[in-house]
Amino acid sequence: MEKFIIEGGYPLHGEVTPAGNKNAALPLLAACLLTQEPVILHNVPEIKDVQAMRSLLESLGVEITTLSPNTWKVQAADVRPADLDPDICRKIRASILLAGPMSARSGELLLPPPGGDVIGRRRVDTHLLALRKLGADVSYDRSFKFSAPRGLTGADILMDEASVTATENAIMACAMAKGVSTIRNAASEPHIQELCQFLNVLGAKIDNIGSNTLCVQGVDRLHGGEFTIGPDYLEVVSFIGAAVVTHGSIRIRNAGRQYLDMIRLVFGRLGVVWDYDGEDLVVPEEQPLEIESDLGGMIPEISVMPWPSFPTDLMSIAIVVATQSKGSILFHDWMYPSRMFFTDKLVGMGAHIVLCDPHRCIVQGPSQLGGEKMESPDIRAGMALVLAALSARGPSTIRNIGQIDRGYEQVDLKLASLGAHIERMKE
Ligand SMILES: CC(=O)N[C@H]1[C@@H](OP(=O)(O)OP(=O)(O)OC[C@H]2O[C@@H](n3ccc(=O)[nH]c3=O)[C@H](O)[C@@H]2O)O[C@H](CO)[C@@H](O)[C@@H]1O
Ligand SMILES: C=C(OP(=O)(O)O)C(=O)O
Repeated sequence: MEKFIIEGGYPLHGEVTPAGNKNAALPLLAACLLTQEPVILHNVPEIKDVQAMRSLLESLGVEITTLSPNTWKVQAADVRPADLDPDICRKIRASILLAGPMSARSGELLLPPPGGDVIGRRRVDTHLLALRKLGADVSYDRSFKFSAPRGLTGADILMDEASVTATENAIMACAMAKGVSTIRNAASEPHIQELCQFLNVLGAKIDNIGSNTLCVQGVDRLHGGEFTIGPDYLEVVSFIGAAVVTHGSIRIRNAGRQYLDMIRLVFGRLGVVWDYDGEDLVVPEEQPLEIESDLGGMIPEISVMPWPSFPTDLMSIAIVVATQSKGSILFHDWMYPSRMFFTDKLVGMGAHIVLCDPHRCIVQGPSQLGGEKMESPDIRAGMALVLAALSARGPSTIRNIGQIDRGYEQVDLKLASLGAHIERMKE
């Protein structure tokens, strides 16, 4: 086990480059199961979740070679529906992403339950709905058994919720099902768009990318190809947050600005601004952070929604930024029942937050935070605590940082290169 020791109060300055999007890398790696030919992936983030996905793929017979840092060659020439390690499956939510491509490619898979962030119940029902609609048999007895010995047949799939990973599973399965499929009430997050673009590079026929109705013409086979994973917008916004709460100014190179419109609008409500310089994003220094009231001086609300609205994975970061903004604001995350419990740690640091119920909290800022001893409960709350510690007076300790390493590549080294006083230590 490792921990971060952070001495707060040092403004961040300098340049940083985000890693590839974790939530794109995971489905793209799973999608490599759909072709026997080699695939070259660039900008693969070297993070724990991606390593876990790599070992699951390797146990299915996929050959993966690191060609250079962040560039992998992946070849699924021979795939076998081997037993998967339940502990690794339990580590990541994305292990469920093996179901779609393995049902299409080998017609069978025994999959122990997936895991991932412990932020509330994680449904798999929509995944099962989609794969059953395409003709797969699915049963559950401590593991999921997917079976489609005669292959999958295209269908009209109406997802019962716009689930991100279920949409990804459906897309991968439809790409090689017989005939045409439509996926309605599809999610459309940047990683889903990238998965579609990637599959099309391999020869899939997916239309209406980015919409909530995807049309997929199944093909008999996919070929190899090369693809660069886009920048992780969650990391980009985490760095924006770190810069503003320390009153610093940073440049984020190749920040993926096409994905930031709604996030910019919502962070604007907290008084956060940034500029673009080509593909770079520039956070100006000493922002006068002030919460923008709704018309008539009403207390504003930030709530999460599926894309293109405000992503749930940025809620914790936004809450920490609000503790440094003047005014009051309500946060509402209806998606996950345990996302907001970390706010008690911020209260312990001196933040003025009322947790109204598991889904809502009111933040009144600004508050001078003080250093604390804390534990990272999940990946995004963990990063949010890092931000809080960077803005606090005095030293903080954050334990259980393996949670943060699940999704952020060398976050301590990147922050230290910007002037943060952060150290990784063994427990
Ligand atoms: C590996 C990966 O990509 N993980 C992401 C993925 O998880 P994941 O795909 O597991 O998340 P889902 O989109 O399935 O759902 C998230 C939560 O919202 C609920 N829900 C979702 C849509 C909807 O229309 N109605 C509804 O109630 C679900 O029941 C669930 O509780 O998407 C989540 C939502 O953006 C992100 O937090 C995760 O980081
Ligand atoms: C919730 C997250 O991850 P996962 O779905 O992989 O648990 C996340 O990336 O914030």
